[in-house]
Amino acid sequence: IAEVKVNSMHSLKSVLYLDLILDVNGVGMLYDLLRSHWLQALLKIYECLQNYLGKRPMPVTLQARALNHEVVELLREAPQSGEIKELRRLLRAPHLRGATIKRHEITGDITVARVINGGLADRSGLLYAGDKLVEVNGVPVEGLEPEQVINILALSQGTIMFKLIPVSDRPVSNQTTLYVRAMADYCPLQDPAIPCADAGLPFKKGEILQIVDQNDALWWQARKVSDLSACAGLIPSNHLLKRKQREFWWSQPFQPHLCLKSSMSGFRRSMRLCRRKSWNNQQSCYARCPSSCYSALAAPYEEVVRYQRHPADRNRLIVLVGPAGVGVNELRRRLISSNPREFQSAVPHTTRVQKSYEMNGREYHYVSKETFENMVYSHRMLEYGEYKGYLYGTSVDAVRTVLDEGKICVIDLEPQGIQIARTHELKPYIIFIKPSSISCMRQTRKNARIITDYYVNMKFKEEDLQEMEDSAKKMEDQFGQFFDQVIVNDNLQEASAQLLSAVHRAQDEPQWVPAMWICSDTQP
Ligand SMILES: Nc1ncnc2c1ncn2[C@@H]1O[C@H](COP(=O)(O)OP(=O)(O)OP(=O)(O)O)[C@@H](O)[C@H]1O
Repeated sequence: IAEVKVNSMHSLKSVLYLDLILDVNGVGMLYDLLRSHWLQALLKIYECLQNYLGKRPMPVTLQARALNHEVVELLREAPQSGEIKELRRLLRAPHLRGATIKRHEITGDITVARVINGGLADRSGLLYAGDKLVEVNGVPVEGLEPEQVINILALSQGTIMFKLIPVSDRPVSNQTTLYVRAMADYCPLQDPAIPCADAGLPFKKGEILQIVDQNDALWWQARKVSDLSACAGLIPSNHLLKRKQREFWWSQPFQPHLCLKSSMSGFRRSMRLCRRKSWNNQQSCYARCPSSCYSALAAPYEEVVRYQRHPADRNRLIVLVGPAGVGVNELRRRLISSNPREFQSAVPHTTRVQKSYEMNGREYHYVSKETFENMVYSHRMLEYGEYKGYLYGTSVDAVRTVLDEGKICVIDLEPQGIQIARTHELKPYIIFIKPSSISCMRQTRKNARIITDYYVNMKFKEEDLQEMEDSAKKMEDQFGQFFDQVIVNDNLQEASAQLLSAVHRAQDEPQWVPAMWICSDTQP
């Protein structure tokens, strides 16, 4: 394969494609072979290596790191045999990630700053944080900068010999493993403060991390639960990440309309319109939804535990979130009508007058303005708003009524309401309904109808689809850390089936939930 020139492969494929159309014998098999992921990956790796050899880059480490990263990504597409898995593991944890070193400001000594949990140095049991480095492969390191020592290591091949003076008090490990949900994104390559970007662990909000070392007040060691076989990487400690978030937040220009424009959702039209009106009238982030916008400044990690609902326990509340028109109500309606004895919505409260054909507790709970406001002040409303002078809202009591009947309560909320619903009692499972691409929606939403501020049952226009996409992106950016599940609503039948199985999974399978919901009976 190494002899094959990549460019000529591409032209060969084009020729074969023509032959394939003409149905020449055996060409189909060859065409499929050349199109296969593993061969493509192999060729790309070969191309990378040629490029790398041609450039003979300096310094070697940076280029090697980029190549390493590229190859790991390519191997992701290759068939997952045992060897490929091992190769990916090794490439993601090369020997340089086994430990980090630092230079003592006064003495100039090079010492081991930390040993990376699960890395080669750790597994060898020979290196400890605080050990003083004297020689690497026979080269004295006295007077050198850490980068120079790293270059010696990078250029070394085979066995690496360290001469070192062990730290006098080798630390006894008494770490307890902690699991957290990342509430913010982190990219070590964009963090100038990280002691060693190579050893950093990038993560996205919502990912669950296993924290294995908190010895350093600033830099912890962690791995992702989705890949516990990988060696640990450095992440900013709770305290440090909070400081970074705060600095970043203050450095941003003031944006009074940063909040999401609200959508309507809920089965009753007034309730939907009231939400839209209420949220569209928002003046600024600070005035109306500090909980959501300031959440970036709240704890950057949330401690989580694995929770499996006991069959005798109440069901978990199911919350659907999504941009206006994405199909939250359609999916909710389909789910409930698939088995009304199992699923039910919460009946909203309103201050408007009951109509002759309505029944208290069926369409709405009809209450006085005073009662409604009391419910708001005593935090018994998950969300509420005003429409044509009347108040509308979904209460915790209404949700509790459904749960007490042993049913699964399915509601939809504005994302701003997620944090209010996240309580020990309701243990909500949050499902984000995401729009498919605009080109797909053009096809699937041909006969669909939306409710806008001024019209009911309007056909979707191009700008509605664009707004849906923009709004979904903003929701994911601001609230993605709270989503337990994301369902793309492309094909309605498929999305409904996915919703049904997600709802059952939430009730019957172990899930990561905030530790606070489980460890304390008194916490919210
Ligand atoms: N996957 C889909 N394919 C085709 N049509 C869909 C799909 N999902 C939803 N629809 C249709 O799109 C329209 C809007 O859906 P729905 O009323 O559920 O939106 P929503 O998310 O609840 O937003 P809003 O609260 O603003 O109405 C409805 O006509 C619905 O039947």
